[in-house]
Amino acid sequence: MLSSDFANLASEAERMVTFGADWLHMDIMDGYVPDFAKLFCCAYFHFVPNLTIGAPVIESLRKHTKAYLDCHLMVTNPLDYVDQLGKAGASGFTFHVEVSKDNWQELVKKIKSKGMRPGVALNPGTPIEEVFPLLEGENPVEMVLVMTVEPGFGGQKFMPDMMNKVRTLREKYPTLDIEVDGGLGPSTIDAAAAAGANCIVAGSSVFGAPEPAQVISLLRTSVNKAQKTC
Ligand SMILES: O=C(CO)[C@H](O)[C@H](O)COP(=O)(O)O
Ligand SMILES: [Fe+2]
Repeated sequence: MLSSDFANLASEAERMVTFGADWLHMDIMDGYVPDFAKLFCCAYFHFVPNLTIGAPVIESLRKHTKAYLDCHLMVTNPLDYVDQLGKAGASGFTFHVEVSKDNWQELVKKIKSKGMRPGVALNPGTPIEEVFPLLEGENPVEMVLVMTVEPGFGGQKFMPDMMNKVRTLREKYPTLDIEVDGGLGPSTIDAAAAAGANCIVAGSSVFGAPEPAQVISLLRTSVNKAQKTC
């Protein structure tokens, strides 16, 4: 939904569901503070250089749609957002591993206790091995989101090298939900589907298309075909 008209979010959401989207991907970002400020006070460290929406917008949107709201938290302190987003009606809560190494267990428990589905995301520069511990044990995450662009903005170019991470994950976890996020569209979907991704985030390629329904259908067909052949 990052590529939607935010002033008409409810009708944009309805349009996408009518066009065939299974989930609505909601990018929650916390704004950016320059490097020099981080040196002086780490409390001002934010995750991405962009500011989007938060729980109040999710709450408003929830009143207009029953769709699965797949929230991608690009924030420094995801734990601070669990209560608010649970109350707001979020369905999935995906936090970044880079900022959750010390408290992911507490985070996963809390996300589940608020009725949301926990997922973990990783940036292009983060090795895939860093999410393995979150997929083991009593309280594993239920989805891994592999960033295929640097987080922060829609409309960037897909990074094909990230498909190695998807392949590694798919081999190790055959039934895991693997989401790819960034630069997905008709020209990149086959690589992602062949690597084993089954949840596809597509912003600019769908919203920018003359026939969004055709793009959504093409993405789905590619994933279904790849799943049948593996
Ligand atoms: O998390 C994101 C950016 O940080 C977005 O979900 C992602 O970039 C989707 O947009 P597009 O399909 O236009 O690349
Ligand atoms: Fe995202």
